[in-house]
Amino acid sequence: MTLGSSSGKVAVLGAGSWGTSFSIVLADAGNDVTVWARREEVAESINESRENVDYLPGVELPAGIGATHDVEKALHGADVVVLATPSQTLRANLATWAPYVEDDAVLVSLMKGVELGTLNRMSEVIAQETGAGPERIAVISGPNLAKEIARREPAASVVACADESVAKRLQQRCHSPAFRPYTSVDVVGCELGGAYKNVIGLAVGMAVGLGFGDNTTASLITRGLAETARLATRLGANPLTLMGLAGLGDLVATCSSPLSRNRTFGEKLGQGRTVEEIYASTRQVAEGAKSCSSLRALAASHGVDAPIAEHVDDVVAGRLTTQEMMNSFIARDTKAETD
Ligand SMILES: NC(=O)C1=CN([C@@H]2O[C@H](COP(=O)(O)OP(=O)(O)OC[C@H]3O[C@@H](n4cnc5c(N)ncnc54)[C@H](OP(=O)(O)O)[C@@H]3O)[C@@H](O)[C@H]2O)C=CC1
Ligand SMILES: O=C(CO)COP(=O)(O)O
Repeated sequence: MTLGSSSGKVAVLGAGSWGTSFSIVLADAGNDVTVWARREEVAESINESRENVDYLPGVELPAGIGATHDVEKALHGADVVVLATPSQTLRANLATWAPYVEDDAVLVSLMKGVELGTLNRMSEVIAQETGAGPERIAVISGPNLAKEIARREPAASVVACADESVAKRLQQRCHSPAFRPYTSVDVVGCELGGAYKNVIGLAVGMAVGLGFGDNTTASLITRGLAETARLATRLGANPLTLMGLAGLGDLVATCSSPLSRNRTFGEKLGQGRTVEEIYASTRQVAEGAKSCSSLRALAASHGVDAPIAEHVDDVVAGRLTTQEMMNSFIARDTKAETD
């Protein structure tokens, strides 16, 4: 099956906040979209009431979106397969789904995490589990808070694939009246920008929860970007990617917005809630709470200094309080800004 540039069938696997919101983008761009939902009642609700009541209540889904609980049905005839599950479940999901993916279909990751244990990025997990080559694996990442996208508020994003012609065709497939995608060939940079900003979002949330203001958050955002760029460029990313939508853009959106689950998770920690209480209070994923550990390990394995990932991981694991984290950031050995 060859990837078309105008329209076609797209399977979106995952009917959470972002899978559903991105389905709206795809439908608005003219695609025939089938969303796979893990729970049958979510698929039924989308088909019958045109609403995903659990994740996007009050948002009417366009006619171009259908839903199913049957993954084989979702994947049949799809030349684009969009993956929108939590990062830590992707490998197990693909083990079941891979046999039903059409030959030559392009697999697109919307996920912003790094796998625990293997320290693999999502594109690496996709390659390992499906056997797809880099020309069939893409990433879409940028400042794209799901609720704003669902309301069709204007936003830009990056479509990255090692094969630029594939990125260009995917760009056409998801260019809607409210969503402007740019192409890139820097898959590593886009993925690490997306995963790392969640960890920085947690740190910023903690600072906000402790009652600190804009100097603290701006300092964390800026040093967070430096930390992200240090690791990403060591792994081959283009530094300009980290200055772009999938780096700085997403970092700013996440760290500024009360809509961000990662920032909110951090804020609750800063207010004194426990990790267990926060997990129990929501069904939604805050990727940074897991990826802080994998990014810390990834940075350590490449000899890269990653103080924010280390401290956030220590807080999430209960080894530090949020106030101790902030004190420790300031007390670290002094150095030049550009080191
Ligand atoms: N929300 C956002 O604004 C954005 C999110 N992202 C990224 O997209 C990815 C998905 O996030 P998002 O949609 O927001 O997450 P949500 O928490 O909103 O939804 C998660 C979805 O994954 C499903 N799911 C949970 N566990 C499993 C499993 N074991 N196997 C298969 N499916 C499972 C859930 O199903 P169920 O309802 O049955 O539990 C639900 O449909 C994340 O990596 C996130 O970082 C990227 C950009 C924007
Ligand atoms: O990735 C996002 C915005 O681009 C969503 O961030 P959260 O997962 O923190 O809600």
